[in-house]
Amino acid sequence: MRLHVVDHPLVAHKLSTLRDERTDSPTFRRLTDELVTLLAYEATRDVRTEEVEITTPVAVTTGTRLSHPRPLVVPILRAGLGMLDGMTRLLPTAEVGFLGMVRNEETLEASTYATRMPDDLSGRQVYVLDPMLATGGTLVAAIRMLLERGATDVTAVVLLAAPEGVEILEKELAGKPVRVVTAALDERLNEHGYIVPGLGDAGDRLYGTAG
Ligand SMILES: O=P(O)(O)OC[C@H]1O[C@H](OP(=O)(O)OP(=O)(O)O)[C@H](O)[C@@H]1O
Ligand SMILES: O=c1cc[nH]c(=O)[nH]1
Ligand SMILES: [Mg+2]
Repeated sequence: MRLHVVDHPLVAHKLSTLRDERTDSPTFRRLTDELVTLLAYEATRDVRTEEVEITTPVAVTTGTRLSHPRPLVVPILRAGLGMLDGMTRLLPTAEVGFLGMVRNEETLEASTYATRMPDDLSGRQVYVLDPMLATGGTLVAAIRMLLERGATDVTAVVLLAAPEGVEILEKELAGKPVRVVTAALDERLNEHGYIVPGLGDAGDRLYGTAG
């Protein structure tokens, strides 16, 4: 498992507004979308391509296009859905699958309530979207499922990661073709399993269900 923290002033600026408790849901959704587009640029650095011959108004030349099989983008419901449009804007030909997962807020264990994606992911590059990597339970389970279905490599795109979650991924997915791209690596988890300083509950803030 490899970790990549995207170090860019625009990412840091947008993330700071996202963290601010005064930021309302419509702004939170817009900033999430904008941040994902910036992270997607980095996350897709190794997306597979092939050469294609194209004709410009001046000459015939060799261009590049995304190769087959198409990449698969998998948002983890609910909060990951807020990242889908930003990702597919950069990868318009990608296929989209869905994983519904929820963390029990008492035990912090993740469970899966919906799965809608191809059974066979042999040879596929997969991009998993979830804004928060906290204890890591959700992402470990999601990525294991993708690898078991044959995915060749998996890139998780997250907004915030906690060191505890990164450590779990490194341990549980050691030697696997997995990369995490995040806008920031935060300090720690608190006693409720929330990322500190974090941004609170991403799903609640995206969909206005807080409080
Ligand atoms: O790393 P972990 O400790 O597993 O926690 C992270 C998970 O918790 C949040 O989802 P939540 O369970 O709140 O579901 P929601 O997206 O429906 O709000 C978040 O979006 C991640 O999926
Ligand atoms: O800080 C956290 C941890 C888990 N899920 C969230 O939405 N936020
Ligand atoms: Mg939530």
